[in-house]
Amino acid sequence: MLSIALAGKPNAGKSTFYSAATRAEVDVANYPFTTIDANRGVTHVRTDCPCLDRDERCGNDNCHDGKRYVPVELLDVAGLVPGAHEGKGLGNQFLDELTNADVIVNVVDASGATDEKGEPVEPGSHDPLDDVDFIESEMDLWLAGIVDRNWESVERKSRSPEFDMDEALADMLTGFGATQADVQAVLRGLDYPDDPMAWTDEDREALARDVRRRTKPIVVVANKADVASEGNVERLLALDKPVIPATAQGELALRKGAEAGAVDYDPGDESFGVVGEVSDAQRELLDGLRDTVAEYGGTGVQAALDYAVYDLLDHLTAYPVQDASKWTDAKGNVLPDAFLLPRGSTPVDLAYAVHSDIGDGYLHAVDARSSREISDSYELAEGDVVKIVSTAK
Ligand SMILES: Nc1nc2c(ncn2[C@@H]2O[C@H](COP(=O)(O)OP(=O)(O)OP(=O)(O)O)[C@@H](O)[C@H]2O)c(=O)[nH]1
Repeated sequence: MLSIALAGKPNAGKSTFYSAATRAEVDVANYPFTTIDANRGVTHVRTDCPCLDRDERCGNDNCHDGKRYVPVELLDVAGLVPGAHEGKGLGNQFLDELTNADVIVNVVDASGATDEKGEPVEPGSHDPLDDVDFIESEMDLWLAGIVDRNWESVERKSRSPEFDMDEALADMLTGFGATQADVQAVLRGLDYPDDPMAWTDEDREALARDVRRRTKPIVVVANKADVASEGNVERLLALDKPVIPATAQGELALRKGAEAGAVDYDPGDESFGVVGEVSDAQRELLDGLRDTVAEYGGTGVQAALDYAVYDLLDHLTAYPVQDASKWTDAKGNVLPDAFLLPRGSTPVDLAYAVHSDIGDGYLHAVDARSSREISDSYELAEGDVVKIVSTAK
């Protein structure tokens, strides 16, 4: 399962984001590890369900009237402070937890009411733009430290006649989620000495920075947009990087309200309605939230998760079925499964994602929309419904 990590300074709103995003308001019963431990859970990205192309909704637990929620893992990493890569505030341990993530959501407190350590300050007196850069540089410096510590082994390997720089660096960085292809792509963009002995600290830092950018892309969440000081959100949006204004607290309130039947809202909706009994205090909160939601086209929580997976990681959703005309599995469930795959994936990749042990049992695939056989090299598109024909029972 793809893994998204929340990073940010203390008090930025990571836990609120996590708790809003991982509530079991859509059925996650198929995934017994919903909460593996305190900071690892399952959330969902939202896409259009292929059942929208049919007369009837599919009725899948993860489909709300054509809004399909596809599970991904969410990690809530404890707050990072400047100097984390040197171990400040248990920073090394927390940075280490980011290793397992495919993509990072950097939760920034756009209110400007907490300093870089997350301590409350006069609202507007701290510039949230500083927090964007420090998380990135802590991650870069931390990886540079790992590269430094392991450099001797690269130097040792370089004495062998079979030495291959790509391979040696990929070996060192595989724990960080870097493949040999990643290392090759990064090295292509760098000017570096062939002999590892001749690498300078700057060479290693550049390597770490580019590998980090490639393997841990970041979307910034400008959280607490509901109480952000004048101009903060706009200045964050003007940065040359993806930034999504959000209110994690608002999302939490809406999901709780929806669970209680008081609010008509599905995660990622651009608006909400009050449909049940709410107290005066709740009504006031929801009225306040309405402005923020209207201004930013939603609470931003679902938007950030979707952006991380569909844009930054460039994934698509494919739906394997056994019956190509009814779009069902053997038990008659319509569109039972949704798989997230990197763009460029083929029906063969989908077959492996569904049956890791398929081996050479794959025969061919059928596009369930057209009922036509598709070639093994066909590049899947978002929302494809595919029947895999294999020798497997
Ligand atoms: N106004 C407003 N407050 C928020 C929002 N999100 C979180 N908060 C508040 O900000 C404070 C910190 O939120 P947390 O979710 O605990 O922050 P954290 O980043 O997990 O903090 P650490 O656990 O210390 O790393 C809490 O009082 C939240 O209620 C938001 O969108 N708007």
